[in-house]
Amino acid sequence: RVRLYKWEVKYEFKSPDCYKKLVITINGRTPGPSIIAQQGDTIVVELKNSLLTENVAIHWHGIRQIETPWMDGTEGVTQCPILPGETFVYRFVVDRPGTYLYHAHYGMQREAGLYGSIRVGLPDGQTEPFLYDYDRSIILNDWYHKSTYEQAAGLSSIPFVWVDEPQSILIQGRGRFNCNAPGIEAGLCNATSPECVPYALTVVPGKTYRLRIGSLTALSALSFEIEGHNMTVADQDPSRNYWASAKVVSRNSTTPNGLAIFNYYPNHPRRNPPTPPPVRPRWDDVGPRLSQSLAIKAHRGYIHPPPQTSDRVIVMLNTQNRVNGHVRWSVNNVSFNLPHTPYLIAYKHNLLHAFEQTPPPDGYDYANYDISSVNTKNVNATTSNAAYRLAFNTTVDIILQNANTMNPNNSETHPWHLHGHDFWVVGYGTGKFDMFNDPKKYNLVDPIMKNTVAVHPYGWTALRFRADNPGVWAFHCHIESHFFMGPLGNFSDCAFSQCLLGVEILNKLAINKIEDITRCQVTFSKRRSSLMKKANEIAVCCDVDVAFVAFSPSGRISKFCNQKRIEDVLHRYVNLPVEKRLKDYELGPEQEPSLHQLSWCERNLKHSLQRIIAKKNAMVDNLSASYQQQNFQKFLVVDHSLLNFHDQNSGNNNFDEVAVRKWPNPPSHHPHHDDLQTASQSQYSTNSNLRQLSSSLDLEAGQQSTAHHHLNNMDSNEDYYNINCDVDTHADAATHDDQHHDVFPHNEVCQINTLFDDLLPPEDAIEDNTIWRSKIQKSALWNGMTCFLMYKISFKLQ
Ligand SMILES: O=C1O[C@H]([C@@H](O)CO)C(O)=C1O
Repeated sequence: RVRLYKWEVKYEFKSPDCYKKLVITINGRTPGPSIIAQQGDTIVVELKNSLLTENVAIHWHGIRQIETPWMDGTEGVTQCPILPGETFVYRFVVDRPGTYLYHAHYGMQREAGLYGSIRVGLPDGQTEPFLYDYDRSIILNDWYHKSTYEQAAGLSSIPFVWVDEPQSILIQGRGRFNCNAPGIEAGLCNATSPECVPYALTVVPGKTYRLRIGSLTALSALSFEIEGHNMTVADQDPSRNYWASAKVVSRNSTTPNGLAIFNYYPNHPRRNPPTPPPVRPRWDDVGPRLSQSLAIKAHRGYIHPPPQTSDRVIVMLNTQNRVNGHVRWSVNNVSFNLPHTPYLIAYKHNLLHAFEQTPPPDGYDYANYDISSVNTKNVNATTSNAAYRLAFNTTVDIILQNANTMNPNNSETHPWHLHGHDFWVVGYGTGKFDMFNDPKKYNLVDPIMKNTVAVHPYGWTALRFRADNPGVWAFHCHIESHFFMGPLGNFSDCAFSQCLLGVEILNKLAINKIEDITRCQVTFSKRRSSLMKKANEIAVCCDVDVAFVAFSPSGRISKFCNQKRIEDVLHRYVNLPVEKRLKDYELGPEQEPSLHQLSWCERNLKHSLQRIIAKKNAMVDNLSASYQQQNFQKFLVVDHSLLNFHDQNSGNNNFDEVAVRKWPNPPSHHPHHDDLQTASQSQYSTNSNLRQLSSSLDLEAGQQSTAHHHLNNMDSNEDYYNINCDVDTHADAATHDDQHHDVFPHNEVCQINTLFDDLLPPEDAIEDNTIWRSKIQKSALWNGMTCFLMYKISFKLQ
């Protein structure tokens, strides 16, 4: 099923926390419309950028984009930005049920309000591992009053201006800023605006709700609670409302808690709960958060254990550094810059100069780096736009190592997000990761799979994933200002970038059976539609009859036919003689000819050669008839080794003698090259068939082949006359369905005939006692789908 969304992205004034500012909306809303789909659906989003002066790109956070890396929406990595006024169509399959998010992935636009949620349900007839009556999505966010431009300018300045703590926390796009706070410009803040009425989550007593809670904060790590409720069992007094509250942890933040109303029907959704909002946990109490991280395991019955070993381990030390006086974040002392050409485009077009080719380091100076102090050694970092290159289908471990920032006694939580993959979170720990002992404590039995994970202050997090999704994928800290980089304005070299790095998997999809059923289904449905599209194109453009039939593993048929009845085309096939039916599609050459193609080429050369020899013999017979039999000593040696001709690719020395004809009387003079040409032309003039052939050859030469055909005197000492002829042949499967013409289409036959006529010695030479020696050099050269077949036929008159 295809789910089509038409979105227009533009700036509008909104007051989500009562304070009016310009925000980015989708169809007038922030958060934008929710995408609600079922597993296997194709989502099509036609996105019109009406921002007037800003580019845009949207990332579908958590959707792996199997076989659609172009649709990941990461500007600079997988796509060029969508320019103002442009419409871009995102098209991808949601391959697994779950709760996902979408958000801008260009500059810092996410925190200007460009985000929303994606809910993917199970296919009809399948049930969840837990029961519930209703399903609700809530997005949490933090909210700044400054524009993203002002923030970006500060981050890129010397001296550095930090974005500071957000002004509000939004729950489902709504928060409350204190409009009485000092310094608020008159008219900007309106505490009675209906836009900032707290969000009310209305529930019916006694029912079970599934809450899908997503956080898209720009900076803050949040703790979310519903006052008085245990999140798995609902057993509360439904005569009152309760507070739902979100609060900042992990930073000593001044941001007030975000509040929403948990409203029991039929209470009024705006009735404040009778109790004061719950107090936040201590911001620096890392212990419970680490224990919670450690306690979360895969759901019993839905465990996909990770591979037990890995092929590569990359340790990534996260540090805050300086680069040319700018404050930046880096990984292993290298701070990441986005190149001007998106990686995926650079790879597709082989523009390898578009970014640095030396990959970033797989580790850091483990022995000497003190993660708990402001390390003077590593204060200055270098920059690079190189990507890590992961071999296809390998298992990779990444250890994220946290450290002190440039402020004493300060380390911050970083949420790391990997695009295009899920990973198993195999371990968390405090302090410095111990390469020898910590891996022994990994949970390789029932770890949870995620795409975003926290690395706690002064701690480490270990994740494992299969590099099985070819593409170039960002792996980065999800804090907007840490991620921020060049493309906004002119900040190209002074970006404040943390931890963005490309994870790039170059190899193509291996031609192996796909074991993962969902993946197999996605691959099948995508490839099937592109096959049908191609079949339709070839049928229309080339006026050929095409029938395509496939049976899925479950026996469902997919078919395509350009005729009304597929039976008619199949009938044609069934009625073919068996030997014709046996001819199968041959895979075309890629860069280099395969052994199969070479022997194919060789076989065809042999056929051509046989035809030349046969024709030559016939003509010699004809000619001999007009001479005195007793004086005429004819011998035609067919060198059969030629039929085992192997092109050694050695150029001129690869001549083989084909035939030697001895004429009774010595020639009166050696024919000159010009004579020869005139003679062969006169030959054509007496033979209308050949003239026709020759002109059709010229036509072909001009129109579709680079066939050229000339006489030249290669070696005047030897008096060998050479005729070179190149035929380029499109080795298309469609051209070799006739056994006689083999792989090469008819123009090759014309060439051979014409060549042979050129070989005829001039009239006066024939009168003489002449030995005519002829040598043929043949070679074939593959260039992509084209085979250049080259004949060099030389002869010598004595
Ligand atoms: O990148 C950051 O900069 C500030 C602070 O370190 C600057 O003094 C902060 O809290 C960050 O996360």
